[in-house]
Amino acid sequence: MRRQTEATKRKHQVSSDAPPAKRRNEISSLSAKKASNKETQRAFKGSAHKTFPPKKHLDTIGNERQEEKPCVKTSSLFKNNPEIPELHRTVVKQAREQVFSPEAFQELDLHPHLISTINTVLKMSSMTSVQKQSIPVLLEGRDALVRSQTGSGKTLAYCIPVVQSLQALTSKIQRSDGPYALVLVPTRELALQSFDTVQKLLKPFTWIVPGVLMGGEKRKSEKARLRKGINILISTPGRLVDHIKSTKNIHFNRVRWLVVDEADRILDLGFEKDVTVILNAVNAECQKRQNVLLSATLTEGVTRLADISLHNPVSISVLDKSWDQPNPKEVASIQLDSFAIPESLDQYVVLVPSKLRLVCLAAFILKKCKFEKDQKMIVFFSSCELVEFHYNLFLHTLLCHSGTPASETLPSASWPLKFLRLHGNMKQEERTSVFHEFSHSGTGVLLCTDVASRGLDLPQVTWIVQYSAPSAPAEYIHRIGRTARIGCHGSSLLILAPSEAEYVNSLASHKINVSEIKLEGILAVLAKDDCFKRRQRGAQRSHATGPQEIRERATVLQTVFEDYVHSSQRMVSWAKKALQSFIRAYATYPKELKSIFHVRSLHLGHVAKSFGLRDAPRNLGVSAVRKASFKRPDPRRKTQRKHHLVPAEVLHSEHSSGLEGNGPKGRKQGLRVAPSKPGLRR
Ligand SMILES: Nc1ncnc2c1ncn2[C@@H]1O[C@H](COP(=O)(O)OP(=O)(O)OP(=O)(O)O)[C@@H](O)[C@H]1O
Repeated sequence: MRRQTEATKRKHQVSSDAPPAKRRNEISSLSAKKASNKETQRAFKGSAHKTFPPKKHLDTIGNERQEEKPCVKTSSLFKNNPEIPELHRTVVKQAREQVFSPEAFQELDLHPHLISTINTVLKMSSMTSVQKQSIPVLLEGRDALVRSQTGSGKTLAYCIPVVQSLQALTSKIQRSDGPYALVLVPTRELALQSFDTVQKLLKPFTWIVPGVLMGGEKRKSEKARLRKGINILISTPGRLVDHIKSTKNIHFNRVRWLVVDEADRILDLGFEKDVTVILNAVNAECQKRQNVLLSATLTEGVTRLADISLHNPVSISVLDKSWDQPNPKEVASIQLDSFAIPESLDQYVVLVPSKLRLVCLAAFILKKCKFEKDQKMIVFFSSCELVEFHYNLFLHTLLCHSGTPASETLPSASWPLKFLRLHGNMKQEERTSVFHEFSHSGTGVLLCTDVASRGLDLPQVTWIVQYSAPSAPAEYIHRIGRTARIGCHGSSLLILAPSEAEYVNSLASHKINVSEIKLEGILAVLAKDDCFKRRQRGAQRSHATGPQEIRERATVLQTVFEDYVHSSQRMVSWAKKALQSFIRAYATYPKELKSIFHVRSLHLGHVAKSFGLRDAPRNLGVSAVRKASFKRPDPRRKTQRKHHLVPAEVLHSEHSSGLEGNGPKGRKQGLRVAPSKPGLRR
């Protein structure tokens, strides 16, 4: 298949159906100036954009478009695409875990009020497997590394022992004592979510005060809360460091628990500096504590990155004993690089030529969320700019495509679409409100960065779409893990370019199985959607049927996107920025994936089309892109920061996805942390 992929790449590089640059620019600037048309002339043959005399436009994109304009013919979406290779994936046996255990919480030695809170407030009776294994070990006072699949109840696996142990302290906790437990999580939304769980568990134990610190909140009010006292402190690393440096009232001398949730992410190099400061501060004051590290993708290797002073830790992994490992001893080990995926999660992949990516994503959203009932979807993008661009584009094109009110245009068996977005460049208030809105909604499409990939428990999500492949298998697992939680059913779709087909085998090498679905199957939904029916001159209907009709409708959809993007200069430059951001992200795939994802294999003209751009922007020369993929920025040369395609800026964009890390990824080195007091390495 590799040879086939190489051939595909070569073909991909040379093929182009775009018109000569000069002419292309003339056309796009003309259409950009006269943006407010009412009908677009659509044609499906020929390879260049052509202008036609103005026609009355029946399809309105947004409300801004009132005037007539020369129509622009959309270049063929279905010609000169790279061949879609046959997927010859290796079928692997995935690691499995049993979610629930038969045991009830009553069987644990917990305070009766804690048990009744679990039963009545949280409405849970039996433990999950990870809870059954972790809670007794943690109640014994042991350090632990806990790994179990996404959505298997790891939050309660640490929260219950923390609450049980703190309420049982003989000298009753005072609020002013400050933190007894420190919980580190990578994102603000996860901090809020974990705080909510702790708060519920603490209902009967009102003297123990939980609190959350996270970026984006007012520092002053956080300082005031810290001054009054917080006993179970949940924080993102960056914000805690802020307070360690600037708030005198924060002391760690009573800390008994250090919990690091999503530990592989937090102990990763992105958080290097912050974690170092936190561990130094805690180690300097704290006499004896229990450390708990949790994640669905935890390996013992992560602890080597930080001197986290684990004392004889227990490794908890709930992998099925029946899982067919070549070496059965490995089943109990937490060093495996293959992680369990919920059994009720169906994973799919679709190979889509770049030109058709946007139409494919839109058709998939329509298929699931407009024509199927009760669907809730999360779509992952690789940067904040990409989320913003697609959010705005879909909001203006897929919701109110025709000038008539939505209810009149919707086919009878369809449901209204709702789009939300979440990324690190949003104001915290908005982030929190989106998080709550999506959590409580039964339907909707959330477009987001990896800010939503870890730990978030968003109920009833039915589909996860990855519009770009993640850079590590662990991230793939966390993203898809936002669905199929706690035994529920869910599905995921990974969208790859034909040149990226090999990624499926890379996933297989981590025991991840994906089944292929065909692009035609996704586009077929357009046959149902008369919003994208082709109209010819004089409002004649097209009589195409079957595949031809679907192609026509896909082209109409693409034209709707292109018309919107070219409706103003501002939109065009926004699309270009989004395209640039996509290329920057593409340039930062790790070394081991570079043979699959390399900027040189991108056909800029085709990729531009997936941003609704009729032409590849001139200032995004391939040579600049090539440089970006090879050169790391030299921090001493300020001028380099102006260069738009340096990977450092991509890392910034990942940072701004809301994950609070601020160091470059990729270097592997230990964190330099001052050891805890001699003889007290806990
Ligand atoms: N014993 C239980 N019975 C029923 N539901 C439970 C139980 N324990 C946890 N849950 C629910 O399961 C869902 C997932 O739990 P949680 O968020 O803790 O998973 P997780 O393992 O931390 O996932 P991730 O790896 O994605 O962070 C939550 O809605 C939680 O309320």
